[in-house]
Amino acid sequence: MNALTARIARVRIDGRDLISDIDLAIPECRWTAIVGPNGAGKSTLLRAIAGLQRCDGAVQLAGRALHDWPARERGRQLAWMGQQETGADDLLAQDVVMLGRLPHRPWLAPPTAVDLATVQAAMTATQSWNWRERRLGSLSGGERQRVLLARALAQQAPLTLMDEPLAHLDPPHQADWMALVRARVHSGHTVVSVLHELHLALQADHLVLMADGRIVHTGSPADAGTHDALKRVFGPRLHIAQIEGRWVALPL
Ligand SMILES: Nc1ncnc2c1ncn2[C@@H]1O[C@H](COP(=O)(O)OP(=O)(O)OP(=O)(O)O)[C@@H](O)[C@H]1O
Repeated sequence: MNALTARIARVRIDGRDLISDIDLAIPECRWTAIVGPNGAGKSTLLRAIAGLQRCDGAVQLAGRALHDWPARERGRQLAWMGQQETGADDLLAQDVVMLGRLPHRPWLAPPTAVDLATVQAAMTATQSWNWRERRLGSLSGGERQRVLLARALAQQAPLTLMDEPLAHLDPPHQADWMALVRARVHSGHTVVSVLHELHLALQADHLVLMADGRIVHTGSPADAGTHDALKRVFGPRLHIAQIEGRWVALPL
């Protein structure tokens, strides 16, 4: 079963195709990593499948056309963590995470005990509870990422899309992020992340490789065919090897 499928002929802006000929299937209850060089179209693709970017094509979320989902229902189905989000800098971190509960709350209703407990659990999981009363704009890059990750967790959607969630995170918090993703997948959620950290992307269940606005390979991170495709796209200086049973990619 697929959590999401997309057939996108193109996303065209200012007369230029940013992505084209996309045929994508996101397997359910798996972690999919989307990788590729700068400008390959990864963020454009993620925004298109989240419904945040107009595209010439069709996206199906849980078997139903994305645009047929009423907004609140779609918010309960799909959580989004974007890159360099602005607009919430004046809000307290806890209020930012509470935004993740909006699809679950009646219009203008105050947060319930369940909403408050969910927010606390999400902020505890990303170790951001301690700065719940600080404004988002006052946090460091990594602290901010962990608050935005908590917001996505608090949304409790079966599918979460994340654009460069590891940006600004130090290695221990990157490992924490992977553990969180693994736990979510284990409990039946689907995660899609755009990643630059190839060594972590190689730990995913499913890899989507993009170059020049197209998907050039999909497959298991453990497959020799995937490694060959990565070397073709990133060049022969990318060394892929196994360390303690895990695949890693190192620029040489
Ligand atoms: N709003 C826009 N208007 C015009 N061009 C855009 C716009 N957004 C993105 N692009 C261009 O589309 C291409 C793909 O951008 P995108 O951000 O999707 O790439 P990416 O693979 O996520 O890159 P990176 O790894 O650098 O974040 C790039 O050449 C970018 O300059």
